[in-house]
Amino acid sequence: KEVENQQKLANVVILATGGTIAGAGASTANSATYQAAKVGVDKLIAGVPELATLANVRGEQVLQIASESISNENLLQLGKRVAELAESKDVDGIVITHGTDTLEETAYFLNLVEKTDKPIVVVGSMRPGTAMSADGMLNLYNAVAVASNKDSRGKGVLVTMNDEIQSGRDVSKAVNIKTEAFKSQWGPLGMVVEGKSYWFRLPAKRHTADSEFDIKKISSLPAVDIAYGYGNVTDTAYKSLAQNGAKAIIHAGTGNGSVSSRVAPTLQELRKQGVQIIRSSHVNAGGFVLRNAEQPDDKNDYVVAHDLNPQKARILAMVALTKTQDSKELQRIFWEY
Ligand SMILES: NC(=O)C[C@H](N)C(=O)O
Repeated sequence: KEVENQQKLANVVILATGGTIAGAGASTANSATYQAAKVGVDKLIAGVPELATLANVRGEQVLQIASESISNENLLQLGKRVAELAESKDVDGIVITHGTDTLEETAYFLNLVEKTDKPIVVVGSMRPGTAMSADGMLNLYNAVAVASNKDSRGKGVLVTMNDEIQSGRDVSKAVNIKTEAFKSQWGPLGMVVEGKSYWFRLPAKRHTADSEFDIKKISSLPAVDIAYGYGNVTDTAYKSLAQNGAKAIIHAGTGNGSVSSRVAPTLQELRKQGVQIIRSSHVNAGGFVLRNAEQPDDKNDYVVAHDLNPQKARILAMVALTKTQDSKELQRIFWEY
């Protein structure tokens, strides 16, 4: 009977990368002060025995770092391992445990480059497993539930935090400390409660199997950096980033990705030198940047990031630049993904 049950269950691989979900604090009262990336994947899995009722689960330790330290090389390494597993007929779904600081970047990266319909779920926690009311156990349980469910196929890379199923494209860490840290300006796709998924909407943008990008064809990512807009801003950061080799600069602008008169001439000059200028917005609840608003994008040959926040715009720009250097193509890609 047990063998029969195992055969019926989906096979889910948990790829661990570190973060607070693998964190440990000095006492149970340390919910916000602790060290991330301390606990190995086997211990994480052993900590939630109920996973065995959802799927045949096995773990792999891909990285063991706090996610603020993730590099482009780490992204490529993880992305390539996900692709190998997704191609295996013994794997039905993949869960990635990850720090929450850059979880939205990794989830969006995988959403762009993994050519598969199999569920890929990225999950983290806001409190270490050693804390009272730790959220990692339930988040991980929910992630495995979603990854083992056939209904999750073809919906792009997903994120399960705080009982919500979010699109990896849209979701962003909106607050810290609180367990309801992750939000999307377009709302969650669904809920996962006691291991059961409830879907309400689907992603409209191109992703995974329908993407023109393929991790297997990407061997390196170009330098793309972000500079912040604010009152009394100078052009120092923009110039310095370009001098240090940035192929594109994400302008994390105020409002509609607007550009200060102190910075505008420098951006025009950098564009003439070949640096792509991508205007995004750093407004808190989600930007919506349109072309040729206060900035003449057609004349200056800029790209706009539309609703992508600056850190997600950086991910898409890096991936897109592996295929094209043409600003019109880049803009098409920013509308479609
Ligand atoms: N909650 C967390 O996971 C935060 C941690 N700094 C990380 O991103 O690894």
